[in-house]
Amino acid sequence: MNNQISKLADISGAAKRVIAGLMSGTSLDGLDIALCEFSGSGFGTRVKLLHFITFPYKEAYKEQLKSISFKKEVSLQEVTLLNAVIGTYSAELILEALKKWDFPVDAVDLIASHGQTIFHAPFSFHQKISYPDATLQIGDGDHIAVKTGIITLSDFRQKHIAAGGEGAPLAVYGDYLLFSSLDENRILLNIGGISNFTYLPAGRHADLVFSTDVGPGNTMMDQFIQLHYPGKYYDEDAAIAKTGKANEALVTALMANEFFDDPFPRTTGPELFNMAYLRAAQKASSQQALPPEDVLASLCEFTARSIIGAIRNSIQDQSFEVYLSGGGMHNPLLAEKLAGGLGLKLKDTADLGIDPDAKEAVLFALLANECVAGGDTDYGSRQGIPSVTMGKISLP
Ligand SMILES: Nc1ncnc2c1ncn2[C@@H]1O[C@H](COP(=O)(O)OP(=O)(O)OP(=O)(O)O)[C@@H](O)[C@H]1O
Ligand SMILES: CC(=O)N[C@H]1[C@@H]2OC[C@@H](O2)[C@@H](O)[C@@H]1O[C@H](C)C(=O)O
Repeated sequence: MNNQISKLADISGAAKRVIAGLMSGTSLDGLDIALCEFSGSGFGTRVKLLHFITFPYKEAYKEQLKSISFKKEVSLQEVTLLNAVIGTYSAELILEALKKWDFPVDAVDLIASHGQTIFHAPFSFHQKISYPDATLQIGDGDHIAVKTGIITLSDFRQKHIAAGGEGAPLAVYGDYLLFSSLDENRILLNIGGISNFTYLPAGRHADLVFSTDVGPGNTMMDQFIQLHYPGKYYDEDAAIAKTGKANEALVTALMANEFFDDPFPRTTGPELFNMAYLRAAQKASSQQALPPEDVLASLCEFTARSIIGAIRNSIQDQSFEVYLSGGGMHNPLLAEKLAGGLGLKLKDTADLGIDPDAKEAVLFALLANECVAGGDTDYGSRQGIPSVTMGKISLP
């Protein structure tokens, strides 16, 4: 037997596995690395977050990523080069993190790397008859495996599409296994570049669980800041938005898109929610001359309103708790609007034992754990949650 295959079999059969989960999302702001210790699989999964770090990307790297992300036309040469660069850079950052934590490289069993989404094109977005849902993440896993010497799982989203999903949100698998409760209805709301939530009704009934993207999280606020406030990447603590006033006509125009009428589950990205989308809404509402702080306050209101509407429409006449994660939970204006609109005191995933900033990286580590050592959970018959394991395996 190939040594690496036999090592993989040993990892699969071991009582515990150390898995490094890597996530870099649509905000293009940095790489999250969550070093996790797993035992068991399925509902028997136990995870301990050993270490967590975010490596913020340097300005030049962000610009390189931006140049090929979420646009219909980009340089194919740059995409090809960055596929290798992102893989290599991810490997370097893992090694740097392990060194910082004084954690031996050979004590890590697996790496689970999400890669960088550069284009997400569900049918609802591309509308090309006879073409499937499609998505593309780059940052090749072979580069990570060879440069770290650690077996690497990557490119998780393709199999989800092959099995009938849209390639996202994949958080539902880990949310269901780790956070579903027998007696509390839960919403796990992640506010990254894009916001998405998983509904976990009490009782763990697989057929009732679902997960969906909602619309923009931070992405439009971030893009607006980067365009109008040189040197800033996001509106820290909503300092600018707080000085503005949301414009009702603009918010109404922003909400007027058929995406918001599509049934759940639905997925999206900055391919739709971008500055062209804002310009169109400003034109439709004749609000092209608003001061920037009012536009920002309107974008914050838009994000809040789309999240509140989506949650209210899908969960009626039931009490539930909301557990936040993702960078948007640190935006105090957004958090205040959400709590007010939902009439709830919002919790976060720390209340369930997982650092909310690390949650997505932990969930990709969990997908690798399921691929290697689990795989027998029935996720029910809801569209968008095929009962498959995901991740392509790269041997060093
Ligand atoms: N203190 C803060 N004040 C306001 N906004 C904040 C703060 N901290 C983080 N954010 C927002 O969170 C964003 C980063 O969020 P996160 O890292 O969860 O996104 P992501 O993982 O890239 O997104 P996605 O889940 O869509 O892929 C920042 O770009 C910023 O908009
Ligand atoms: C295609 C893609 O990368 N989608 C991301 C993005 O960021 C948030 C939202 O849109 C979500 O659908 C997904 O990520 C999370 C981790 C998921 O799959 O659950």
